Amino acid sequence: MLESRNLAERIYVALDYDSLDDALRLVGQLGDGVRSYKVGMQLFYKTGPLVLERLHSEGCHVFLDLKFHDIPNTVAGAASSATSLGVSMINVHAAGGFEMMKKAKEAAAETAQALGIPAPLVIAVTQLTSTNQQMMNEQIGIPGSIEDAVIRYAKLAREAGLDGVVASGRELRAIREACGDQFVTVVPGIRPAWAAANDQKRILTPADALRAGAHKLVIGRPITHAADPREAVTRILEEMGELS
Ligand SMILES: O=c1ccn([C@@H]2O[C@H](COP(=O)(O)O)[C@@H](O)[C@H]2O)c(=O)[nH]1
Repeated sequence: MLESRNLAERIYVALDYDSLDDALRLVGQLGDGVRSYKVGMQLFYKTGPLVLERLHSEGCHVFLDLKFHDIPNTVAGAASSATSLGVSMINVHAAGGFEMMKKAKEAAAETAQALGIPAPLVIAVTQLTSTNQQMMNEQIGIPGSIEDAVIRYAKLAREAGLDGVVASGRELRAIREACGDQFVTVVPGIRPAWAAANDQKRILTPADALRAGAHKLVIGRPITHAADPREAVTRILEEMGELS
């Protein structure tokens, strides 16, 4: 049976704020209950590396979610710079292709080695969880099923040497079949039954995502917009614990 502490380690809380004070207030409120945070574009572009320094000084793990997507040389440089900030995980868009992903992974490993720090996991975003079938086919112009597209991206990421993917909980079984159990799956679009879906289209409850084999869950608004964020975490952990 997984202890609650271990379950908490499987959650990255998304700090989608535009102020360092707001982000750190939430971290303070959640206390030891949560030690892993995702810093995305909104907060990082406002605070720069300062937010990472503050989270690291609190002993937190950070997933720096900047979703690099550019030519291979540029993304390799970005991956190297992000690695030098000491984060645990970074990501790129799988749609950037094989060479871009391979160079990102290599750059992260080389920089980490040169600095004598642990290399971050480098993972690939497959199809955003805010996309549904119709949007992918008709707006973005990718034919076929979302699951097929996600599996194509996941296989390409694995061939490029990446550590895993970001995907919705709905594709996890197929990803495991295609890429194996060790290929890390990081799952946003997590919505407990009591939370609003907001702009997310491919959602799963925390318990269902774990049941489908998610390694890590990314949860933002169900916690950050809750009247009592700490209570929201407790409810989520209880739901997850009912599985074990
Ligand atoms: O496909 C993706 C990739 C990344 N995200 C990010 O996860 C969080 C989810 O926040 P919620 O408030 O729980 O919806 C957010 O920071 C996204 O940038 C994603 O949702 N889907």
